[in-house]
Amino acid sequence: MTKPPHLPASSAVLTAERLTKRYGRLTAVDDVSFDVRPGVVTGFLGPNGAGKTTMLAMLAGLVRPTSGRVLLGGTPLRERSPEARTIGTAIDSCGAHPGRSARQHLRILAGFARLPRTRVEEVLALSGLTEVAGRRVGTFSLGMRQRLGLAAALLGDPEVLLLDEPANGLDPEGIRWLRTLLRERAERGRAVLVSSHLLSEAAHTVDDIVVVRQGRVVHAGAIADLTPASGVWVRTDEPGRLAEAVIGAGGRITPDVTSGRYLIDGLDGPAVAEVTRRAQVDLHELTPQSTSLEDVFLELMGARS
Ligand SMILES: Nc1ncnc2c1ncn2[C@@H]1O[C@H](COP(=O)(O)OP(=O)(O)OP(=O)(O)O)[C@@H](O)[C@H]1O
Repeated sequence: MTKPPHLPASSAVLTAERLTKRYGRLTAVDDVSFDVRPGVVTGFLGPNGAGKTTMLAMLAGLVRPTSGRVLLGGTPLRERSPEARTIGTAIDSCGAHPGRSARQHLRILAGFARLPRTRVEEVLALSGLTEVAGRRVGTFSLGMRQRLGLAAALLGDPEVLLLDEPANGLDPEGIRWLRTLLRERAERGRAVLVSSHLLSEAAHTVDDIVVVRQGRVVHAGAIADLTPASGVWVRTDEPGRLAEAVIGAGGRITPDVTSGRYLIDGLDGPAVAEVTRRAQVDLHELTPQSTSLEDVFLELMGARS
């Protein structure tokens, strides 16, 4: 596994330190701190308008924070202007002139970044655009533009890749390709930060997540720790004996006044069935709680509070 240059293996490659961005009275990003680590795909998640694009633009050095700072390999970004080998960014549209071909666009960018033309052909191949490289960008579909934006971001084989909603406009095959590409970069020790408004999509790709809502971080950690609840709903006319049996078996029980049911956690469905059978508690219903990862996400978003 190739580690990116300049960095010890475990340190953060990019750090958001108390970043805030205000546009007049609107606070788009509000005191946000987190690390982007090498060898890891980090998902930056939140609904529309949560401040994801603004945050990525500050991390890329494209938007100046109102307060706070960005550290790149421990050094404030302002003092170390990012170049193509350090940070690769795909934010909003691919930014290419519609009259230019994809190849021409990438050659111009490679020229600015003093990268060899051979690299243009490499990123065209990596992005699955070789066959359409001579076509005018104005004729490209949204998915092809996304691929071109990604090709541009990859030009310098950067230590950090910052991508804003890269799956938008991609078909299922394109999404699979994107996942593989991001995973491979992480395996090569690069850092990837990718924004999305869909946890279900990101869940297949990312290791860590930072969830934002109205400009603030509401959750940060490993995606593996964001496990959906796994309780069991039951209905009975013998709540006292049910509680005794459940607690005796190491479970917890919570009444739901609205539905008249009881939520048991700490025991799975078969265990609840067994415990209540032994205690001779009659159940009128036994339903596993159906909470998906997306439900957990919606809860974090406050949509289900
Ligand atoms: N240049 C700007 N001037 C004024 N307000 C802005 C500017 N850029 C963003 N905003 C506002 O900041 C807030 C956050 O926007 P941002 O685009 O960062 O969110 P987002 O999470 O990327 O949303 P989306 O998924 O819809 O792109 C929004 O209310 C937006 O209108």
